Amino acid sequence: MNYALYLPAFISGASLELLLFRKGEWDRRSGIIVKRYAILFYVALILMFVFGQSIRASVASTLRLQLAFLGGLYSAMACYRLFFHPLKSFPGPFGARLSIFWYLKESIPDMQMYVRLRELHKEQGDFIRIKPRELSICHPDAVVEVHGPQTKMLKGEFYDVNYPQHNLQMTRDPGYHHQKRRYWDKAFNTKALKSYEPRLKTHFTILMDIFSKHAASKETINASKTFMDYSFDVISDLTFGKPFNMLTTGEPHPIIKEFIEAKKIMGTALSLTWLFHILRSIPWVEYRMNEFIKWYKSELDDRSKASSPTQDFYTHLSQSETFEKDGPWDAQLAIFAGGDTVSTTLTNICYLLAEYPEYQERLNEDLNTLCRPDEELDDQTLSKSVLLGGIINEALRLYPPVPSGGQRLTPPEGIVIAGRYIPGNMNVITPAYSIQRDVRAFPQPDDFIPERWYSRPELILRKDAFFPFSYGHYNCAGKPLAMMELRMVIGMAVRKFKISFPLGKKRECRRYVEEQADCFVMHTQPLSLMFEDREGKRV
Ligand code: HEM
Repeated sequence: MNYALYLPAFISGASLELLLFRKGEWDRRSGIIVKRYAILFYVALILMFVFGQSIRASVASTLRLQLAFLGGLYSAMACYRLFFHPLKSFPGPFGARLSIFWYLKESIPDMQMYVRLRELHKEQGDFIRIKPRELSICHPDAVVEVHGPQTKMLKGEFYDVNYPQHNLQMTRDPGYHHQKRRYWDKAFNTKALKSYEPRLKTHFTILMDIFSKHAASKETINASKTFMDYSFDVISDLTFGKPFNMLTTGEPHPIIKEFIEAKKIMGTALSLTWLFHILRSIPWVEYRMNEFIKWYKSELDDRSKASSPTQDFYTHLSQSETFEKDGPWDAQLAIFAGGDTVSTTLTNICYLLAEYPEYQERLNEDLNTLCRPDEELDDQTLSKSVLLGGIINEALRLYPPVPSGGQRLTPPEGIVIAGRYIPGNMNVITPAYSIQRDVRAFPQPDDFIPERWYSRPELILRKDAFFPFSYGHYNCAGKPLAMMELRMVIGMAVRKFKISFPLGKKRECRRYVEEQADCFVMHTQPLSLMFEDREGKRV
């Protein structure tokens, strides 16, 4: 092997980085890049062999050549990222400036980067380079400036995960998003919510019956699992016109089981979108993903044939011009955006109510003044309870179910955020967990103080720093439904039961909040709670 080939290989690698990969976005093409690179490897190997080397020598030479090529590529990449990158003047750990693997290393195995990020911001300031091309901005001003209706920011590469398919959330084209969002907004307006009420009541009743049974037998209940069963039943009922029946059977639906099992792996891959695209291009993974989508499609087909269906999401979303193409992808979005987030929040609220039982008593009294104990609660009445609103908001502030928030891309000309210029075509995140616990927005940021939302306004300095449902054009479409469910379930539960930690298990239960794992949405551990019937009734 002529050693003179190594230098051109090194230079080719470096040139590829400097002339091509340095600019633009490559993540969604990573699968194809890896495949083409593998082809090149074999072509080089065959050529060596054809030009007279033995198999062994050909493999060794090809490997050395690849090493020289990759050496050039990564040396150029490292030099550029450390010394010439537009984000070079922003602080951040050395590893984060160099490679996205730093973020991965910090995230695994506990997926608590969102907690560490808050500490990093306290140490290094409001702007931190957390990936070679990504900044985390922890400043109350950033929420409106990055997400508000006037912003010039677009969705970042993260939102290409379904590419070339789209759903409402995973599309980067603002026009396409707007076209779709109109129908989603109709599915969550006041009239639509009213029409969903009878369906929801069925699930509330089953849930309260389960709590009653546990109260009667004085057994603990795994609150996170029960709320998960409940919220996936609700969301499947509204998406397909029939529930998964997880509450009644106690068994997860196969599609949910697989989702929960894969959640941490998917969460990890999602923090490295190019890895996600490489994984997606593996034929088995591609096959599994297609099978999922086929399942969603067949469920929607069944729903479309239902003879006298009551209103549900399908009623509204099927009117959209994009439904034919995107229907199964949007149904998948509804299931996962609407199931997990609600169940985590319900569990978080019950955790906080067990930790601060005085709020249960006050809330029960408050609800009794709004509605006679023998009267059925409805959402309109519950909306009047400022205490209930305060408890829900405070739970969403301390434990936002989407703790790191969505990635946004700066416009080509750059943009000023929180008083600092950010160069164009850079990714930015506004971590909800850190911002919502920022003392500049919420004094006593780590304390659970529901009163700050109604009687102690001095404890909210920046209301715009509260954005658990995100903000602006891409905010949560399902917020009205989510808030209604939270009010109804918590209102009904507190009126009927006293919620507590099992005797002597308070410390153990703390692990539930301490170990929440960020997989874009949260992955939570079991939480054992006791539900005691307020009237001591045996059911
Ligand atoms: C407590 C409950 C919930 C919380 C905290 C929450 C939070 C969020 C957040 C932060 C986003 C923005 C994500 C991003 O920037 O990419 C979002 C988007 C979305 N959520 Fe929720 N969500 C909740 C419940 C629901 C429910 C019940 C549904 C019903 C299906 C839903 C449907 C959606 C949809 C469709 C989007 C995408 C909106 C768009 O891109 O235009 N969410 N949610």
